[in-house]
Amino acid sequence: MIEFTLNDLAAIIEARSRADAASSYTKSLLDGGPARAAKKLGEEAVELVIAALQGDRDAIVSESADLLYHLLVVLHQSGAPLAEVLAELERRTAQSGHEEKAARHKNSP
Ligand SMILES: N=c1c2ncn([C@@H]3O[C@H](COP(=O)(O)OP(=O)(O)OP(=O)(O)O)[C@@H](O)[C@H]3O)c2ncn1[C@@H]1O[C@H](COP(=O)(O)O)[C@@H](O)[C@H]1O
Repeated sequence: MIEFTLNDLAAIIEARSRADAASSYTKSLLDGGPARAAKKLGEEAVELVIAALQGDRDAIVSESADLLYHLLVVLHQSGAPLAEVLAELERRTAQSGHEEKAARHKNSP
């Protein structure tokens, strides 16, 4: 079985950033500038929230895919590679979310 990962999708987005906007949704989104891509990301997030509130499992899967795709477009556009996000997530595995939050509150004035 071929395992498809977010790294594969990020590589597709990178390749499509050099495509013709007429043939590539990714390129047309990137050409729209950071505000358009960020707005689409926000829209997809809201659509996922609605699906989650409705408990619509199929919509949750579909909207999650839309959200992840648009997140990767925004990361590409921002010059913030997926590898850095994954490294940050990996760093966080060293402690629980409760511990991280407690440490943040202890250090804040
Ligand atoms: N995974 C995706 C993907 N997920 C969602 N979308 C697009 O994201 C858009 C979602 O926007 P909406 O649901 O709001 O629909 P819409 O009203 O048509 O969107 P807008 O006109 O408002 O932008 C749709 O046009 C979807 O086709 C995606 N477009 C591309 N990909 C991947 O990117 C690859 C390259 O695509 P192109 O750049 O188009 O060649 C594809 O082969 C896929 O692997």
